[in-house]
Amino acid sequence: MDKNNERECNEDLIRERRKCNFNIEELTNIVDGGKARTARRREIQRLLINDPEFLDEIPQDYMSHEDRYSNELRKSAHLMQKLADQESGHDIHQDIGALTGILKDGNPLMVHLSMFIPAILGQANSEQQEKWLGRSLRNEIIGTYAQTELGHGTFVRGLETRATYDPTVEEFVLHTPTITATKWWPGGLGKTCNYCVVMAQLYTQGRCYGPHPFIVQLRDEETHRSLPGITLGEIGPRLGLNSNDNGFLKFENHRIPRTNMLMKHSQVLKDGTYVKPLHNKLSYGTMMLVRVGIVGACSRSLQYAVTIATRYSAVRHQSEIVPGQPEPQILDYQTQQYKVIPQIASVFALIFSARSLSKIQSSVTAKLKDGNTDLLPELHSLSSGLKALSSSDASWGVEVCRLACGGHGYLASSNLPRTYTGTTCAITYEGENTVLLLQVARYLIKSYRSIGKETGASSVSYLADQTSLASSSSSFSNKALVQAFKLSALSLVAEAEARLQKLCDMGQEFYHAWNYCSVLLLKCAEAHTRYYICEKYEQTVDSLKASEGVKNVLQSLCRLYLIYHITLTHGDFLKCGALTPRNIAVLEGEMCDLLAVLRPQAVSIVDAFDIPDELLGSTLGCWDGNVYQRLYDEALKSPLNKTDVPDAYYKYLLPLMKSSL
Ligand SMILES: CCCCCCCC/C=C\CCCCCCCCCCCCC/C=C/C(=O)SCCNC(=O)CCNC(=O)[C@H](O)C(C)(C)COP(=O)(O)OP(=O)(O)OC[C@H]1O[C@@H](n2cnc3c(N)ncnc32)[C@H](O)[C@@H]1OP(=O)(O)O
Ligand SMILES: Cc1cc2nc3c(=O)[nH]c(=O)nc-3n(C[C@H](O)[C@H](O)[C@H](O)COP(=O)(O)OP(=O)(O)OC[C@H]3O[C@@H](n4cnc5c(N)ncnc54)[C@H](O)[C@@H]3O)c2cc1C
Repeated sequence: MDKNNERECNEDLIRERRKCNFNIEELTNIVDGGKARTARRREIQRLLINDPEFLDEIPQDYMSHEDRYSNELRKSAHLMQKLADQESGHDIHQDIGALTGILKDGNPLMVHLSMFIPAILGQANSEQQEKWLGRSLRNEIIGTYAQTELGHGTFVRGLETRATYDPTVEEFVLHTPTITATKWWPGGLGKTCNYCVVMAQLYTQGRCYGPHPFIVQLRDEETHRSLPGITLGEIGPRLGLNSNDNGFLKFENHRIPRTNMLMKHSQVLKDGTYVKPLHNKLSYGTMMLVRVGIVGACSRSLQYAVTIATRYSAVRHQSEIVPGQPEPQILDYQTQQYKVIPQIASVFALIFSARSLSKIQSSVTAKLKDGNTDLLPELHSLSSGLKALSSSDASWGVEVCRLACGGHGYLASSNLPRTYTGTTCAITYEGENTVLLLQVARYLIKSYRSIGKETGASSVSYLADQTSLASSSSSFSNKALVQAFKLSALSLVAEAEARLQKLCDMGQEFYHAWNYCSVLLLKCAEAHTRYYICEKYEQTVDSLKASEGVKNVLQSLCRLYLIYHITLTHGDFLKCGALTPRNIAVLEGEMCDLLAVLRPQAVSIVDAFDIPDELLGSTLGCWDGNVYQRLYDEALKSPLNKTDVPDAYYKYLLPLMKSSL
């Protein structure tokens, strides 16, 4: 689609784009993280879009379960080949955003890239990396990350798969003792992978040392048949991601060499002596890494959904605002603006906090190299909180965008259903959200109780600021609103701690008191993480060196985000006195003003996300707004439309209709 050719474009969209009062390319660069990143993303996307190998012969929704898998594996393999053929400087971590949309509905190599390789990098010592890293980067071996079992996902300490060390032959014996110990879920495990990283309970010298990672060959490298002692399969259809082969795995006393235990952090020596790690949660490092990545991935899903919903809302006309006047664009309804525009604001919130988290991760990783694990709990808490809020915000945001598109949003061809199923899975995987938020709460309560002791953990330093509890601000600057979030979080933590203490003082064991307060604890964790996101949003926009137009748009979006979230949880702000009922009423009014200010810019802002039509894959969201023709053309692809009268009519309907004669 030639974006300069207005003649091919829907007139409403032309008018919307003429209202733009900021530099779109500049905003695109901010979204990508710099001009060079924009250029690189576009280069990769051009490479993919212009390659016919990525086209589906028929829409995926009409394919059988096997064909979906096979078609996506074909494209994934082609993509890997293509990326490998690129000249130097290729870094998949930087480029993952560029790949969004090319592979649809999960892909069988995703966990190889996002977890198996990172697990080798983060958990294997240098000799082990020498043996497996190059081979996996070159895709000579394909792996997955097999942790979850039928009986346990969340409670990693409860895993049942055993790795028992046998010093006589220097081997580990991997065994699945019960049905509930069957590995269940790992992406690509069913049919694609020939290796995997298995998390299993380590037994040596008669003692259990908890879950540890082991690299295990699953299939023969020549025939791809599963090895003796190993049972593998696929777990069947899911809500979404059905092009992947999420699998199951059982071991029957399967032996692997001692050196297949990933030994960067802890070791088992030849004689079976266990050498413990610097920190006993270092073996959870792969999960932490992916949680950080998920925040950015969620912002991209939301970019797709808001692009579709905003463009469609500009093209769609329905009902009337002024009686008797032409039907307005649905984007003119304030309620529609309230659905769509806060989701646009949310995209930037997620982008900026993902960047901040990624920086913290890099500095913690650097410190770990020097043996310093002090900031690991801080990273665990932040990555858990942000993974949880980003996945739930994005999932809800995508769903709101689907609802904003009315009936057409329910069509597969809108690409909103698939965007939703591909996002909501992140609420569950890589740590179920409630569970992760309770980990954040644990950290908050612990930090609150150790006020006065220097921990160096900056995300919780505000908990020591008791004086702010007494003071509510009368100013409404963005900074002042962020302070209100801080006050609300601090007050919830103080309340939860006091409630916990009271129950303990009354004689309850701490763990029962904890469970009894866990709804409130969840709120603490959410409020704390929301405060973090709001603070990063405000600081990033405030310090941004940008043209006036771009800065104004981002200031308005940031302000909308702050006020939107205050109105959603206003009870917490009232309860702690951070805001008065009058303040809330004023802010609610201002939110409506902001919707009106941002409304004329909405299409241009989503244009700045710069998602090519071929990747957006939506009848409703295309650049040219030619929605109705596309919907009709897609409907014609239904196999039921190949004949006027389907066979099923003769088989079932005709006999029924004639039976009463
Ligand atoms: C062709 C393909 C193209 C694709 C391109 C892809 C390219 C990718 C490139 C790069 C990768 C980057 C990443 C990008 C990602 C973006 C996309 C994402 C797609 C990913 C696909 C994912 C598929 C899904 C995989 C999975 O789901 S794997 C399984 C995940 N499972 C879990 O997360 C389990 C959750 N449970 C736990 O983590 C733990 O059990 C627990 C809940 C934390 C509790 O642990 P426990 O040991 O019981 O601890 P406690 O007793 O509660 O606490 C003790 C103590 O420890 C602290 N703690 C806990 N965890 C940690 C930690 N990780 N670090 C530090 N500290 C920790 C805890 O706070 C306690 O501390 P205190 O005692 O001090 O309070
Ligand atoms: C699409 C998808 C892909 C996946 N890919 C992989 C993979 O590649 N590798 C892999 O190993 N795993 C994978 N998983 C598994 C995933 O990691 C687990 O499903 C996840 O960790 C949740 O565990 P669970 O299913 O046991 O849920 P459960 O823990 O049984 O959760 C059920 C309910 O119990 C609640 N609950 C559990 N514990 C607590 C608690 N302590 N406090 C309060 N409430 C609690 C939860 O909040 C939830 O409401 C995948 C899952 C999905 C959906």
